[in-house]
Amino acid sequence: MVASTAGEVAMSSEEMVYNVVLKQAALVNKQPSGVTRDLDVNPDIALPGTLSLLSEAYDRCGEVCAEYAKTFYLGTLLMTPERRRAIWAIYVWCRRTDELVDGPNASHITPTALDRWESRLEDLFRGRPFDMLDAGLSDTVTKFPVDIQPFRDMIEGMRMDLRKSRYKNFDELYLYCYYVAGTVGLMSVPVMGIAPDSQATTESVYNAALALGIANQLTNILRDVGEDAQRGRVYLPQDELAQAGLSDDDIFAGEVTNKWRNFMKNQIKRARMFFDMAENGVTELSEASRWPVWASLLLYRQILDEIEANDYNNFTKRAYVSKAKKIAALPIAYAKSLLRPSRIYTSKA
Ligand SMILES: CC(C)=CCC/C(C)=C/CC/C(C)=C/CC/C(C)=C/[C@@H]1[C@@H](COP(=O)(O)OP(=O)(O)O)[C@]1(C)CC/C=C(\C)CC/C=C(\C)CCC=C(C)C
Ligand SMILES: Nc1ncnc2c1ncn2[C@@H]1O[C@H](COP(=O)(O)OP(=O)(O)OP(=O)(O)O)[C@@H](O)[C@H]1O
Ligand SMILES: [Mn+2]
Repeated sequence: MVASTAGEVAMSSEEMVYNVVLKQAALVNKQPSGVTRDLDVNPDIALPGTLSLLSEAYDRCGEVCAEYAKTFYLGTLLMTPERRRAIWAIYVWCRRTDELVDGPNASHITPTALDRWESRLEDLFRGRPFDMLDAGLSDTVTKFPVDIQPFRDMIEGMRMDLRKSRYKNFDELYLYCYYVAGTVGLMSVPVMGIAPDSQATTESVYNAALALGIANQLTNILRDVGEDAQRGRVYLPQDELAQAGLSDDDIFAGEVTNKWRNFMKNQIKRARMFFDMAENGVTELSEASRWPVWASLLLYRQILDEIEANDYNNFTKRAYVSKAKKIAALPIAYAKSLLRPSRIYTSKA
């Protein structure tokens, strides 16, 4: 809790987001079939003609996913067919949401357009999808205990991107990272499922999923400092920049100084802490979901190593994980995915 100048006690972003995590975990725990401990997928309702349309919708989601993120697409191929296509549908919705503010038409996007996107979201959750790609997600949310809240929150993140280009402190940045990336973790867990033999609490798994989203987004921000500055955006916490003796002008100048290197070292350290927090949760996921998530974690975390290898020049050099390194990470991810969920051992006195 943070006491404001007016005397009232305000909640920190971390506390606010934790409340969302608790709510999401409780909603999933309430499911009658105990779905998080391995999923019973609701069967398709067999209406002639509908099934082939639906599988076409999912195929389209798979194609979009393969086009935008090849390695990730490969990872999903290891999941069960129902989970794989559900993750594709979620991916496509997230990608389309991000494209609204980041894509080629971004300069025409208004808060009203985001409101319309949100009503489309409400409609697809009510079983009235607007187009084929929405139809995939509309089906997914009837089969898995996916809640609308993280989707709404991602749109809120896009609204934030429209109205804000500076972040006063890490608390503000944390909230942004939750909206645009932590939400992805909360959307994905109900599909990926928690291993039936996991003894972890549902909220601890959701917390780890949230941490992976935050870690990915912090890494994305550190990788794209130069690119974002060209669009007039600085996602780095202003108070931490000032403490390091830096300002926006240093970022626009783009010179790698010792002050910048030291600042970056601390930012990288924090992103790694979030990856560490996520690690314990991956082991608790259902078996076939662990490999793609480990792959994603190891690959994205390596971007931080590449920033270091570039001597912290994230102004003009894009940190990039080579194909060879990506391929090398996959068997490591596989080996890690063989680790079984944690057991609670009772020690004998
Ligand atoms: C298996 C797996 C990784 C599943 C998640 C798949 C999924 C639904 C991804 C959606 C990603 C997306 C398009 C989000 C929109 C907002 C956005 C662009 C966020 C940034 C992603 C990076 O994308 P990219 O490198 O292409 O960035 P550019 O647009 O090019 O700048 C983010 C950095 C965030 C992505 C966040 C995740 C993938 C969350 C991962 C967490 C989980 C899957 C939970 C795992 C569970 C446990 C228990 C650890
Ligand atoms: N193996 C993977 N499993 C799960 N997620 C992944 C995997 N690889 C990448 N991702 C995720 O997919 C998104 C896109 O990744 P990235 O930008 O590296 O493109 P890519 O398509 O994987 O690369 P390439 O096209 O060179 O194979 C990121 O959000 C990243 O976290
Ligand atoms: Mn983006």
